Amino acid sequence: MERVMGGVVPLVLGGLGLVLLYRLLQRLQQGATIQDSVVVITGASSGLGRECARVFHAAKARLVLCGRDRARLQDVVQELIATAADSQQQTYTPCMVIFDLSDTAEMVSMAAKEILSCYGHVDVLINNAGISHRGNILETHISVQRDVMDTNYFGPIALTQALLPSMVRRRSGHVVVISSVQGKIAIPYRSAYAASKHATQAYFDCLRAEMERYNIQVTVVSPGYIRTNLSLNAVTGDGSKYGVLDKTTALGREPKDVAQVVLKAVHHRSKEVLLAGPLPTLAVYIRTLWPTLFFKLMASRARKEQKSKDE
Ligand SMILES: NC(=O)C1=CN([C@@H]2O[C@H](COP(=O)(O)OP(=O)(O)OC[C@H]3O[C@@H](n4cnc5c(N)ncnc54)[C@H](OP(=O)(O)O)[C@@H]3O)[C@@H](O)[C@H]2O)C=CC1
Ligand SMILES: CCCCCCCCCCCCCCCC(=O)OCC(=O)COP(=O)(O)O
Repeated sequence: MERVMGGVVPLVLGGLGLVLLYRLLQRLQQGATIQDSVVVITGASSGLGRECARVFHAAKARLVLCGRDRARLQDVVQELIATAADSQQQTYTPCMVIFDLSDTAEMVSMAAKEILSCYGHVDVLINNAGISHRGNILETHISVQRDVMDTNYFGPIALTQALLPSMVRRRSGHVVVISSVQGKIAIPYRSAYAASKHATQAYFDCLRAEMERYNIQVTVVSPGYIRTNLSLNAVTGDGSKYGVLDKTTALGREPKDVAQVVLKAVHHRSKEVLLAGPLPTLAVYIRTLWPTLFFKLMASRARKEQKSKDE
């Protein structure tokens, strides 16, 4: 027995050592592809965008951080500079571009010019900014449907289209979009949000196919719940703020873990990432393979939610 254990222990330790070495090499290589790349992140003032800023900054990317609120974005930049100073790392000071994605396409393309003026080109565009919706269709103003579509769909596609010609000229670039599980399945009382994410999925799938010949990568990331301010900032049917931290959001994934997944997806040039637990993943498959069951499940969910609101 002792002799067997004597053979197994060094084997296990050797195996562990190899795994650790592989992980270390992977990290170093990841740094190498991201290092010096010009990475643009929208919605960098909070949540997942802020965490993406942290991980790409730590990987020594040249960041262009976008947001609506200069002061909040400035806070992020200060924090990144301080972290780099503490760890005595040589990193680039991020550039900031302030604009609202729900503005007109002309305003967004002016912002794109400002983004390009930071470093002359863009290697990676991360379309992250977004807003969610809470409300039933009967009571949701059409203006709310439009506003959510503007922020989550028309803004990001206007920005992407304005930056693409420069990527096409260079025959190089990577466009990432943070969609959602709700880009694949539509759940009740989220019509504006789910519709905007389905549109996002479709547009960026088309883009991926069209950009292949220019060596431009497209990644659609579809996460499940993440612990951010998304539900707090969601809009209701009349356009007012929902202002509630939903339990599902509070129990969601840590944004820093999701940001690491985004970094890896860029490194591996992944075309798609579905980052969800077993039930939402199963729901995505059921929607395709057994739609009538999916519709029943969603109708039951809608009934239950309405009942708890009525009580
Ligand atoms: N949290 C979750 O459970 C999930 C989130 N996602 C997606 O992740 C992305 C990031 O959201 P998350 O970090 O969770 O939520 P947050 O609310 O924390 O962050 C959203 C970011 O988007 C910005 N933003 C909102 N509207 C606009 C606008 N009109 N113009 C410019 N920027 C805007 C916000 O800026 P400001 O600070 O100025 O409001 C903020 O920086 C979204 O696309 C969301 O759909 C996907 C799946 C799950
Ligand atoms: C025969 C057995 C069938 C079992 C099927 C189970 C079906 C379960 C339904 C699961 C629905 C999951 C919805 C997940 C939604 C989600 O993760 O959304 C992410 C977001 O974008 C969150 O935004 P929100 O504003 O909604 O907080």
